[in-house]
Amino acid sequence: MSVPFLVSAPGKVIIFGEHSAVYNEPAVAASVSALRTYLFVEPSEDPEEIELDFPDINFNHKWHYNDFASILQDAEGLEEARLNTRELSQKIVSQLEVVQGELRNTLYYYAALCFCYLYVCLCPHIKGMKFHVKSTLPIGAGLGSSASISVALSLAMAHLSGHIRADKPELSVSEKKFINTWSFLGEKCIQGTPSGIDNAVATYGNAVLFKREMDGTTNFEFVEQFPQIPMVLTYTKIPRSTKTLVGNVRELVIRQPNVIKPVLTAMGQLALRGTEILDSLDDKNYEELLELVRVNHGLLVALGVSHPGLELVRFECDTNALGATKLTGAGGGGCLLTILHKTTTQEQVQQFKTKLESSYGYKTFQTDLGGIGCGILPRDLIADDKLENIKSLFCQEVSNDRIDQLLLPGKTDLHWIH
Ligand SMILES: Nc1ncnc2c1ncn2[C@@H]1O[C@H](COP(=O)(O)OP(=O)(O)O)[C@@H](O)[C@H]1O
Ligand SMILES: C[C@@](O)(CCOP(=O)(O)O)CC(=O)O
Ligand SMILES: [Mg+2]
Repeated sequence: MSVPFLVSAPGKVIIFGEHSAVYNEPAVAASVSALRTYLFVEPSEDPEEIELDFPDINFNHKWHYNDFASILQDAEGLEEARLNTRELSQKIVSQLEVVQGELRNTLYYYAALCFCYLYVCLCPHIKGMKFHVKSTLPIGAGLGSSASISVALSLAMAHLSGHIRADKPELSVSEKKFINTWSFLGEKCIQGTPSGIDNAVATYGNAVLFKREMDGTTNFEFVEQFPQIPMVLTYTKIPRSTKTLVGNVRELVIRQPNVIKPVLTAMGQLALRGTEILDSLDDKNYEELLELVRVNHGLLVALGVSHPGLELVRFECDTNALGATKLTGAGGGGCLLTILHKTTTQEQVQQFKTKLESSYGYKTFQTDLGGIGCGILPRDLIADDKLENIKSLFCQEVSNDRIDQLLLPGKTDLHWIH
């Protein structure tokens, strides 16, 4: 392995089944391949340091390699953590609490925990390295930025440790499984009790029907015929945290089990029926898809994860009879998706988008769903004349368009291994 190198992973849209996925119900999601987290790894100035640079959340931090000494000496503890990949090792988490003492009670704590946990487990012998992360995804918006950064870090650290060599044209099945397994633990550091759907989509890409089992294992199958659906994604810019929302739903389930458990089951049924329709979408079942979108949003409202600012988008959509709108991701703010009636005209879509942007200050996207998952550009696939340009993206403020122009897989001549 030689440095510098680059990795990336996409965001996702959950079509049906957010929150209920955490309770072992089926859910369906697709990658948003055009919105991605990029991670550039290069030598740090000080060969004894490990540095992370997360400008999207205004966080930069350096650790001296010796800060991790007591954890790295505990070979047995590390081995245990590596063997039980369904749960975080509470021993390592407590040891990292000491290393991260000064970050406690800051907004960055969980992002740093994700980084440090993956670092000590996956590449503890690496030092003198700097990790720059930049995402074209909105952060904390329901599009899976937490899973996307967990996948990017897992892939990069597996490359640093030599576990993923990136010397073949594609990542192998077992390499992707490794990334998916470790990014799930990264998601746990950030989010607490993830279902695993977000990291699966960020790893494998495409669209998946996902189910978490009672024993903590996960199953998913690709939705092979996933269609391009006319839709608008709206980002309300209302901040929220998945960890808090998932925690609130957990308390509601505990307070009202007989009422809420059937809601979660209904969401699972809805995801199964929705996937059947997506698999064979035609003019006859198209309106049923919209019906399920409307019902899914209603059930999410019942879980208490909507927000007045999200309901405004639904109001605009329903008032103009454009289609069906639901929140996507953990809710509480963040993003919604609107699936449009077949009869909705381009002019109506434009009016809808203009209204959301000018009256409410929201941002709208029209992006394809599906597409590639995580990828790596090892040093030997980065031409020397491109390296400086790539590096400059990570050392200064640049627009997302500029990042896409230079790095977006499929849109540049870079040979991403994915
Ligand atoms: N580009 C990034 N840089 C640093 N931290 C990130 C980045 N993307 C995600 N994160 C971490 O993930 C958290 C947001 O995750 P979450 O609340 O699950 O929302 P979502 O996954 O929908 O974007 C951030 O607060 C931060 O800890
Ligand atoms: C609410 C949930 O279903 C999705 C959370 O997605 P996001 O972090 O809001 O992008 C939680 C999960 O499945 O892990
Ligand atoms: Mg998340």
